[in-house]
Amino acid sequence: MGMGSLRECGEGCPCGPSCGNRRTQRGITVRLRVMRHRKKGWGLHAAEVLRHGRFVCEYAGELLTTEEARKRQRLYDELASVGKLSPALIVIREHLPSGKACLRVNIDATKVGNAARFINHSCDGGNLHPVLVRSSGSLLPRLCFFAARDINEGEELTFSYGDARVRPKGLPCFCGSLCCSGVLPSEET
Ligand SMILES: C[S@@+](CC[C@H](N)C(=O)[O-])C[C@H]1O[C@@H](n2cnc3c(N)ncnc32)[C@H](O)[C@@H]1O
Repeated sequence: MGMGSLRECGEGCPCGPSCGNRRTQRGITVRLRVMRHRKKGWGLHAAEVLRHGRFVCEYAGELLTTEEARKRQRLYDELASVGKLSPALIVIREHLPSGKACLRVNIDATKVGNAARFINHSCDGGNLHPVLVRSSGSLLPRLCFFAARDINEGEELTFSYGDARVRPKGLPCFCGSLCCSGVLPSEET
């Protein structure tokens, strides 16, 4: 499944915080649990049933310039290749309607972030739908996750890093899905 997009009300609107079109602006309101996996490190799980379409969480982190993102990626690649770090730098590319330009957003949750930084990759697309949310009056979109189907209590939450690429390159994938490609998605930046 590809990346979705959504428009919400925001600072540029006359409505207030209780407006119904600000679903992703109230923080995490679902129960989540972080659990240790043998091969994937930490993972995020639902601690209650999550109905299809429910807002789960935003991917919070430091917003980086592309230059800084490249610099950090090089460092993270080195540390990850010797098992010293589990990087959580996400690069989102959005092709603009003209087809000629592309907006790139770099979010690094390696040091600063929220529970979303524990979401692991699944080659089958996982059970979360990544959506770029724009709120009126703010320049940059935010990456938010919604339940892509009904999710049971205890299930691990995953999405495909192929839609929002997470480094580093060539790390083995242990998602366990039938269509697993064997390697985590990565890209040259
Ligand atoms: C956004 S973090 C997810 C949380 C991470 N497991 C941790 O312990 O901090 C991304 C990192 O998790 C690991 N990871 C995510 N999905 C994986 C998978 N399917 N198989 C193996 N490792 C995975 C990789 O080290 C990747 O760089």
